[in-house]
Amino acid sequence: MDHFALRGGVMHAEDVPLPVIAQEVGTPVYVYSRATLERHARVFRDALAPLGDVHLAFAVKSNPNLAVLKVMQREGYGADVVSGGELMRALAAGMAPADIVFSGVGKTRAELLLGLEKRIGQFNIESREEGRELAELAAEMGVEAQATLRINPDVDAGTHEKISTGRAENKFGIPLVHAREAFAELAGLEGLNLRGVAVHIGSQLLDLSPLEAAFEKVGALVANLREAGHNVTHVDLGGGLGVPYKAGENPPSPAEYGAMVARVTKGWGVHLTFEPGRVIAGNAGVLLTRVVRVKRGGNGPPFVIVDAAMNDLARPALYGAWHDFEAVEPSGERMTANIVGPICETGDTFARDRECDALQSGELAVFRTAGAYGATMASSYNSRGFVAEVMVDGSQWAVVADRIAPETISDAERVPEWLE
Ligand SMILES: Cc1ncc(COP(=O)(O)O)c(C=O)c1O
Ligand SMILES: N[C@@H](CCCC[NH3+])C(=O)O
Repeated sequence: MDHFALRGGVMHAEDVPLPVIAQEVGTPVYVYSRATLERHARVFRDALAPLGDVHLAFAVKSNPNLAVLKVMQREGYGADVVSGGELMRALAAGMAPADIVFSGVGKTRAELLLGLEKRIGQFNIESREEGRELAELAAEMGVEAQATLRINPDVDAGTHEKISTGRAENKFGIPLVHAREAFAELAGLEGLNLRGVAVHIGSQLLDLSPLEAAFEKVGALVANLREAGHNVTHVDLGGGLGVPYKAGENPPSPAEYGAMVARVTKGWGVHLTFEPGRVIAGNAGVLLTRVVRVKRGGNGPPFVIVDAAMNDLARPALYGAWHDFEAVEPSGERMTANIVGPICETGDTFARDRECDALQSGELAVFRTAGAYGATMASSYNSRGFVAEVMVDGSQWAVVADRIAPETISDAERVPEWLE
């Protein structure tokens, strides 16, 4: 069921007509559906039910809004965080420290300390150097850090190269060939309880086979480590499951993913963690925007210039990503257009030669599948500020992030006296 659908010719988010939100909050604005988030959280959990008791850690980077995190917390999810900022957000949303996993290749000393002070449940260590530093800090504090070693399985995830993380040349994890040696060293350090292995090969995967290949390598490593006398009790299988951005894209369902994981991990005898992000949040949000004007007379199709831009939704500019673009009150007529934002960069193009609903100046439209890696990747480029975020729940809705005006950002800047 789509919680962003036409009713009486007007697109709604659940029971709320989008023009009402545009009228009261202005545009551009991200709109999230609580019901969609909850449904995805449950579908993913149910898909893994055959695996027994697993730990679900929502990838905060995909959508760190506090209201979104609260929904996930109420659904029994913990958090996968990659910075001190995300860690504090997870705690602010009421997630238990024990349910927080700290990933990331460049955790600073201060971030490691923060994780230790908060007694988070798991550090996913990405290098020997990081492991040594964490062990030293923990030993100084007289505590023991719970940790896994993130390995790099050298598997091509078959996704966009900028979001692929499991090939040998990527910066993430410890190469599989060095994993045994690294594990042996770190497992012997005071301050560290190295209890398992983690893997994450990339995002927006549309095929299960690279995941399966990576998990099989993890399984072999677990067996190896046990043969070498290590006690391996935890494995973190990361996130990465793709979502459909356009018609005809058919990512594996959570159920297919769950069945594959159950098959591959059979007999491992470990506690499993998962770090889903996009599959939960992606289709739970749209970016609502208004057409500034339609510019005609060039060589190609008209430019539909919307008030959202690459600073608000970076994915098309960064990865050439596709987001469906639909009128909020479609007339039934269609057009072919270049859909662009107002930023002074040709890269500020959401779609070229796109067949879409016919739109005119002042009309509303949405970019779909903007709930993950949308608002969170915004910048204030061209001094455009940050857009607001709204969450809808049935017929009620609330602003869950205020619009940040350009003036608020420049308030944090100053001209030094010697320049006055
Ligand atoms: C370590 C880690 N875990 C989880 C995720 C979440 O991935 P996704 O949003 O593709 O599920 C990412 C991002 O790719 C990640 O880097
Ligand atoms: N930002 C990326 C996903 C990155 C995943 C990071 N682990 C995207 O929008 O697709």
